[in-house]
Amino acid sequence: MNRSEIPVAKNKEYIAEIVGIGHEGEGVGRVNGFTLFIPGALPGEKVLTKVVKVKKQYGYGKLLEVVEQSADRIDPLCGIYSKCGGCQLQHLSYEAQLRWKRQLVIDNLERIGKLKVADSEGNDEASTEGKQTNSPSAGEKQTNSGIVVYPTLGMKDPWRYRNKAQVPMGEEQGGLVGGFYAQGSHRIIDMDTCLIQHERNDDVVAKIKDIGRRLGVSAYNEETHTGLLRHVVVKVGFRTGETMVVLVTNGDKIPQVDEWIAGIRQALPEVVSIVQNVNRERTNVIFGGKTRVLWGQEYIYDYIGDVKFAISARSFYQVNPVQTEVLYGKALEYADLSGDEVVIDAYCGIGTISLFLARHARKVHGVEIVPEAIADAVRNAELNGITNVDFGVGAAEVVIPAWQNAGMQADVVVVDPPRKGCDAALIASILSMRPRRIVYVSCNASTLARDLRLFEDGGYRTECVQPVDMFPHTVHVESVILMVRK
Ligand SMILES: C[S@@+](CC[C@H](N)C(=O)[O-])C[C@H]1O[C@@H](n2cnc3c(N)ncnc32)[C@H](O)[C@@H]1O
Repeated sequence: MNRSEIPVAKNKEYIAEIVGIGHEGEGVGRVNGFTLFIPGALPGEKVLTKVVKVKKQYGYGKLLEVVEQSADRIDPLCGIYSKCGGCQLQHLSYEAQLRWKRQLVIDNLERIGKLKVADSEGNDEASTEGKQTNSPSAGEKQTNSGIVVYPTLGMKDPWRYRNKAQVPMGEEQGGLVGGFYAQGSHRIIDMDTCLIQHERNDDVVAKIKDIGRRLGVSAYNEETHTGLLRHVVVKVGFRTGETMVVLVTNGDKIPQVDEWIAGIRQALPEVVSIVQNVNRERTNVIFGGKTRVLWGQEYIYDYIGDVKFAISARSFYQVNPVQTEVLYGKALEYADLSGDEVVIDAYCGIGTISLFLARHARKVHGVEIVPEAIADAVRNAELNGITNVDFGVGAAEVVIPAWQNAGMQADVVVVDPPRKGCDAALIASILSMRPRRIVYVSCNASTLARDLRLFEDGGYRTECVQPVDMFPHTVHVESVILMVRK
């Protein structure tokens, strides 16, 4: 579009029709065919907007007034929703969030993957029960009319679902504050409660702030690179109740460390582990290289299904344990294991899926690029007495072809890649291995669609797609996909 053809101008006001939701949860609006991204607007609405930025193909608008309101609009529950940025969809009803997440997956499958999606939704209506009733063996998968994309499996109670808080600390006149960064800046705004966090995490952070204020602890200042406390990280085991506090400090020495420990133990008896992580770098990365236990256990423990996991200060663990069980339950169901299969779990992290599947398979081989994650995976296998798993460290696209060259065959391959999706070399290797089933766990619908196209062209049929809501009120969409050899 030439500049002269752009039908909107900066600082002018327009009525926009909202036709979709963008990657950041903003409304996607149209003004005379021109696209404006308008935070806070919802599909189906007409809004009055002021244009704040114009580019060649699109622009950005500020929401001034909702002229025609969507039936799905609700009042956000959280008082700081518009300032915080941690959630993007609280102004959309939960039912509508689930519908939107399913539709996003469908749009990507059709547009990027050039895949045909069935009109049918499978057997269920959109589920907020977390129930697993829409099994592919229960009927409507692999219809001739296309892939069945089931209604998103949501949470019965989509609040207080996170087991980990990472709170940046700052200072105001009254002392230590902790919460979130004001939008567009690194100024820290104090926060008492985060409605997607476990209540325990709010309580721990509040009490740590109290103790810090009492002891006169300084907060880290990014600009001057001075001050001590950078972040407070809290992890809670939903099943066990065990809680870990990690104090991330700009320096080795914590003055009055014994008072710190005594204060935390007295105020928070459920804390079983107090850890210090030292980060002296000028960086946005939360953790530094050095970690030591100040008091108590090195790990807290939690369960996914009947598998027990040891969680250290630095180890990765899914943040929504309730929905993780739903997600992995689907992966297990789609893997359709009888106990005799060899399974490969590519991108296995700390081995969560591998261990979840191992009790139902003959052998599971996990591969992951981060050596520390594999050390956790090995430890967790031992913790559970699971002996039919082994783990390889390295890039899946290198390790799996090497396994294959050494004669390994898999009946089922599970992939759970990062947002960029599977490496093409890995897909080629899986295709030549010809497993009976491939189960794809995806956190990015667009790279998923790209990869499914390659699997389809390589001889696999996508049977069904199950979106699972791991992160209510945010724009993140997770899905589990079953592919079978044609
Ligand atoms: C979405 S996570 C999945 C983790 C695990 N399956 C789980 O559910 O906790 C993706 C994992 O892939 C790992 N990873 C990234 N690139 C990789 C590669 N080329 N080969 C193997 N693992 C990789 C990351 O370190 C991360 O642990």
